[in-house]
Amino acid sequence: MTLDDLADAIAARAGASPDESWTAKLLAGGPERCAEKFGEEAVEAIIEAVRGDNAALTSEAADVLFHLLVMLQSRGVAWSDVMAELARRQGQSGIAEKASRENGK
Ligand SMILES: N=c1c2ncn([C@@H]3O[C@H](COP(=O)(O)OP(=O)(O)OP(=O)(O)O)[C@@H](O)[C@H]3O)c2ncn1[C@@H]1O[C@H](COP(=O)(O)O)[C@@H](O)[C@H]1O
Repeated sequence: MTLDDLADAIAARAGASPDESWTAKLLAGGPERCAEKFGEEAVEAIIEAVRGDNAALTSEAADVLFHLLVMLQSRGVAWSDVMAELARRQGQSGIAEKASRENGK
């Protein structure tokens, strides 16, 4: 399973019944609900990272990635565009990238 596969699965479930699909249920709640759920999952991952429970962190990290993709779907942001942005940054130092973003403001 790749994140590309998961993004495709989420897009395919967007039109499903909210009674049958967690993805469809979340999307039916709108971008605010998707963002709220992503935030909850991120906080749960943070808690496990701080606690040092790697099994729980692994599970929460999977929830974070799934809910990130659902949030992007809710706003019509393509996963391929996020990957293209990461590719654009590849090979560039993080410090230089931050400076170029701040200069562009
Ligand atoms: N990867 C996931 C995935 N990860 C987490 N979840 C769901 O995300 C939900 C969030 O977990 P919580 O414990 O926070 O849920 P909860 O307590 O019921 O939520 P609240 O009522 O508290 O808001 C759970 O219902 C999980 O089942 C996922 N649901 C779906 N997928 C993928 O999406 C595909 C399509 O799923 P459906 O849309 O359900 O058909 C699946 O085949 C999977 O590949």
